[in-house]
Amino acid sequence: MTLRIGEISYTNILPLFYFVDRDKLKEEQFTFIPQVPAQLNAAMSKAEVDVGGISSFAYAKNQHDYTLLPDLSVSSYHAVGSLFLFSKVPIEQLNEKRIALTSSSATTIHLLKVILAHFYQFKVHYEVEEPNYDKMLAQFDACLLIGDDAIKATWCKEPNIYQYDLGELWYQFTGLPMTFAVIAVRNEIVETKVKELELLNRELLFSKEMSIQTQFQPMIRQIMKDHAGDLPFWSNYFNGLTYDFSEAEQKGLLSFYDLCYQLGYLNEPVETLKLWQPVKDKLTK
Ligand SMILES: C=C(O[C@@H]1C=C(C(=O)O)C=C[C@H]1O)C(=O)O
Repeated sequence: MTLRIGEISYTNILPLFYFVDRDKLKEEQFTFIPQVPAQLNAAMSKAEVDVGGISSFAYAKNQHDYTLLPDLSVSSYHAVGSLFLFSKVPIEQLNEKRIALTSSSATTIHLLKVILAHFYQFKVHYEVEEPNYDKMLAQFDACLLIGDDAIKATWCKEPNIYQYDLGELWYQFTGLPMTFAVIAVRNEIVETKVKELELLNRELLFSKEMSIQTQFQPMIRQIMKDHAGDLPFWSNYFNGLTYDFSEAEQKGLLSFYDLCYQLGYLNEPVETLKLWQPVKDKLTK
């Protein structure tokens, strides 16, 4: 058995991977490929990765080639805490301004474009840049960062910089949750690696359940060794995210896709989400 698994190298997705039995999966010749979302999106489309966390926007662009694991995502119903627009002026004054977008994102950069074009009716000049808060703000009016880059930037917060959480903005305008990452599988893998996929799906679901059951505590203790931030900060962060992909999250995501299509960010509409159907009787760990 072999399977190449893309693992987003940000803290936000850790609950889906922390309790995975890596030794068992490595014995089965499964490999883990840790990269930022934009790199994983590209690796997946080049068939260098079989299955893994990718930007939800990347699924829309490859909807005919990918299938989604049905109960897993990185979503939020309000503020996320790791997706921020940092701006020198209030958001209401960003019309015709210049914004730097992090090169590691696909979903959130389009979410910002949707919010500013559709809800504010602004025309903005965007450029994609390496995620570097100081460099970006030295050259642009505002910058968008995601993941651990965004978290770190909030820790060195400057008083004169306005800060907007993209999850919160989306919720304010739509009343819907937003899904940032999905777990996608290349369609040929669905056909050819049934057992491998079932094993991985079980492990990811197990990790999600254990993370929730333990209230993220063992995982947070580990994170605190590698990053700054205290227990209340990380508890609040993980409790603000949801790892399900139920009807509500799917509805939010389809609305986002619809706006992306209307605004020309997607060439084709996404009418339905193609969800993988595991073999039910094998779903016990
Ligand atoms: C919640 C987050 O979602 C991430 C945002 C992504 C994107 O913008 O493309 C992709 C994967 C997610 O891990 C985050 O980075 O903070």
